[in-house]
Amino acid sequence: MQMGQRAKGQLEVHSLTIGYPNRVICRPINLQLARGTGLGIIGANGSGKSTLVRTILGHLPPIEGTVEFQGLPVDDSSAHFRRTVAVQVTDGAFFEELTVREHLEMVARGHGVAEWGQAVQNELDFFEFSTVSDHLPNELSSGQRRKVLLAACLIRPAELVILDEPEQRLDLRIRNKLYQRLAAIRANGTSVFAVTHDPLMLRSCMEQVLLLDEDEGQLLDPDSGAQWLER
Ligand SMILES: Nc1ncnc2c1ncn2[C@@H]1O[C@H](COP(=O)(O)OP(=O)(O)OP(=O)(O)O)[C@@H](O)[C@H]1O
Repeated sequence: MQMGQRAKGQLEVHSLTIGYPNRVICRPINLQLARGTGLGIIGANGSGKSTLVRTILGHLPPIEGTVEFQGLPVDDSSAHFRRTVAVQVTDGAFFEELTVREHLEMVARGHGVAEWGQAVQNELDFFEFSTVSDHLPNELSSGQRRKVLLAACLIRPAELVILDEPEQRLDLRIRNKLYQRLAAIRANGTSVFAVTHDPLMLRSCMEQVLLLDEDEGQLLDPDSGAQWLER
């Protein structure tokens, strides 16, 4: 191990208070995400899950506390962060003139995937795009658009994958496939950080759960987290 490299790995959040100017949303949050672990973020609507994601990505400054990725303050403009962290972007991020296949080719080639043609075909098969692979975004259903965003996130190499409600608009069969894949990704050493409202996701592919509740963060095991969602 090199000097300065953390044994614990990926993401470390210490005494973090999240929120907006003059508005505290949640405190305090402490967590460590070691390599290959999966953390699910749960909480009621408005509890601060997306605010936490924005803070962890460095898009929103912490009110207090720190967020470090691999031992350094998060900085999503750094080449290292962009190379090693895959983020499921939001629905507005499509190039309207690129087909499903072209979107995936662009991401794979941009991230230096060696066998990019095969990698694209693998994603088209996994997400069952056979009839729409040459369609433009405005020719897709909302679930198909969601699958393109997920495929674009998963086609590239990453040490940390960040997902915000990936289950949205996916049918149960695809959700099951996705969660099995996330478990396999974890087994290969990639960490997964995901906001979710889906108990199945917690039980299928997460190791711990952070519940944002009543102005504080509380760590739970996946089954307790799933039961909270099902209450
Ligand atoms: N730009 C902003 N300025 C001030 N307050 C904001 C801003 N964006 C969101 N909020 C508030 O922060 C709180 C947390 O919002 P956030 O989007 O993080 O919740 P969430 O847990 O992701 O909710 P959901 O489950 O509905 O997606 C909400 O009360 C919301 O009104």
